[in-house]
Amino acid sequence: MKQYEKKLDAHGRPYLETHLEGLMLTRLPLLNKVTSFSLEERREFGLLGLLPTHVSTLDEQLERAYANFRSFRSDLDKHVYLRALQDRSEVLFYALLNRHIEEMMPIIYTPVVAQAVEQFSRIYRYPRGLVVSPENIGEIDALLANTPFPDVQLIVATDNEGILGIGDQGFGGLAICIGKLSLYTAAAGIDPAVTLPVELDVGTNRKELLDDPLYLGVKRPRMEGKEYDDFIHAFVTALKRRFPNVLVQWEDFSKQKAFDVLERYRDVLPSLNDDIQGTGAVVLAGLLSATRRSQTTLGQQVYLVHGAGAGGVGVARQIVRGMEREGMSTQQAREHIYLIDSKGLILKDRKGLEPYKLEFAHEPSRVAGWKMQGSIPSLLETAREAKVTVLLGLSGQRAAFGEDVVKAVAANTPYPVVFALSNPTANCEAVPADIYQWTQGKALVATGSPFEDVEWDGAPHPVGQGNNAFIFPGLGLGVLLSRAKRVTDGMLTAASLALADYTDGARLAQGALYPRMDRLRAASRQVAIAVMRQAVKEEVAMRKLPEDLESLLEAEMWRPEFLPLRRASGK
Ligand SMILES: NC(=O)c1ccc[n+]([C@@H]2O[C@H](COP(=O)([O-])OP(=O)(O)OC[C@H]3O[C@@H](n4cnc5c(N)ncnc54)[C@H](O)[C@@H]3O)[C@@H](O)[C@H]2O)c1
Ligand SMILES: O=C(O)C[C@H](O)C(=O)O
Ligand SMILES: [Mn+2]
Repeated sequence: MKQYEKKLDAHGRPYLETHLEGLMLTRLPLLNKVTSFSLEERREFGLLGLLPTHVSTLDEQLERAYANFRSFRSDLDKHVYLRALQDRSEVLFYALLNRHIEEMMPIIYTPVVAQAVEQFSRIYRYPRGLVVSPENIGEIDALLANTPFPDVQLIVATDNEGILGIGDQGFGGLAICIGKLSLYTAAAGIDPAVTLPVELDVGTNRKELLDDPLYLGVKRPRMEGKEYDDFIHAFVTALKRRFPNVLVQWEDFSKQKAFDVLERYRDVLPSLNDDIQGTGAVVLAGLLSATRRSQTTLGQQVYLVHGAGAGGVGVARQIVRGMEREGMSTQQAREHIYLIDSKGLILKDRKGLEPYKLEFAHEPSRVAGWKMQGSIPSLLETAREAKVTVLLGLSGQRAAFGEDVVKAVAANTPYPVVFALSNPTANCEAVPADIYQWTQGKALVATGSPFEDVEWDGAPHPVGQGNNAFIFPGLGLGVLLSRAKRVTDGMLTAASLALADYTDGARLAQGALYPRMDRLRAASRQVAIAVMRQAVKEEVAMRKLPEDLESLLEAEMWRPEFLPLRRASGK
């Protein structure tokens, strides 16, 4: 079911061919030009009389759309407006986003996307993506034959259990997949026609949702155990049959399942877990920038990771890779990292310790002699006794980093590093203004959600956004363009290094460890180039790449522009 095809004319200029006509042409977001169909197109495609008289330029449409956007008071209304625009005209949506990325990214992505997740069953409009559920998994091949476009290259899939820091959200998690894919296109120029959000609707344990008559997901408790594993397996196997080289981003799976699904299918399909690997890569980039600022090394730091789930363990693993690059052994590097979960510091003698936490569990003898109240060190006790210099928040626990903890870290080093990475904004471990106060402006700060500049010492200090959004779009672009058959750990490290390199010194001097969000597109290009080079080096690239990767990006990245329409030549 091909509704259109992108072709090149004799001069190499792109145009679209379609067999659709009349009103239908205004109903497909990838073809709809709204009021910009030319007079010739109106004649050729049966649109005469159906559109306003004036033929708008893209700029005029953007002006109208922006004024509309600004007329909404609430962030959720703005989100609904932008999503509706996306469903009406993808070109208009992405052109608007490009122009106002700093203002609009928080609306379509973190933090406002969290409200969209929670309200999903109330704000639902049009279908987007694929819904796989216990009711249709038996017909998975038929489902995959129904994708809106035949050439699916990139999927973001969620089972909705660990959405940001707001947990099990049932069907609403689909909003996250849509938001992530919007960034793939906005930041890395991936053609929206090759992307597909996937809702793995495996139930929810959230009672309010099960009791809500308007809830749109399957009304049953979450699948667990073998039933869950079989469901995911049926999905991946069918996917592999139909789209053998599709890149899959697993998003917001909870803890053990996140690790299991990633490991089980890493070698089956090119795939990544964004929360484990994307987060690891973005945090390592920020830490590299922090060490550049403090003129130290990664190996001179002591790390405390608060939260030992997908994000926390992913971050710890990637920091180890960073220290290995400095010449340390894996074991030496792990000695520098302390992981804390809801039960306190992770020690090897804990009963029922989850397998994915084991690699960072310390011997109990390590805390012998520590000053502490109970038998397991708390966050504050660990910060003090282990002489922590880098504090990383991935627990989803609002205000988990109090003044005492942050001051304890600042007592250990002239350059305390504090990353409050939990999303959305309300789940942040500590707000930047407080961290500046408590450390007298010494701290190097980053947050997962966007924050305003902090006024300190009479000057504004921008706060870098340590969000995996700086990694996954470029990583995905690099994987797709090199046709990599696997997403390797080396590619993630290459992505970290490229992002750190891209972070400019002037901004770093003001305290920001990540680029401004309006540089997201340029930063993603550098990440993509580094990933492609690494894919070649590790011999996982299935495509022979040219020397000049900049030109390759120039040629292959999708841009939001209205292309001329022509009638499909074949049937
Ligand atoms: N900035 C980013 O790019 C980014 C990326 C991934 C995750 N995150 C954030 O990290 C948070 C966790 O996400 P996740 O995917 O790792 O979730 P997860 O469910 O896999 O893990 C959460 C971890 O936090 C621990 N925890 C819960 N309560 C705690 C407490 N009181 N004290 C200490 N630890 C506690 C849990 O034991 C678990 O180990 C979320 O808020 C998410 O938004 C941010
Ligand atoms: O979605 C985000 O903003 C980042 C991350 O994937 C998260 O789960 O918090
Ligand atoms: Mn996530």
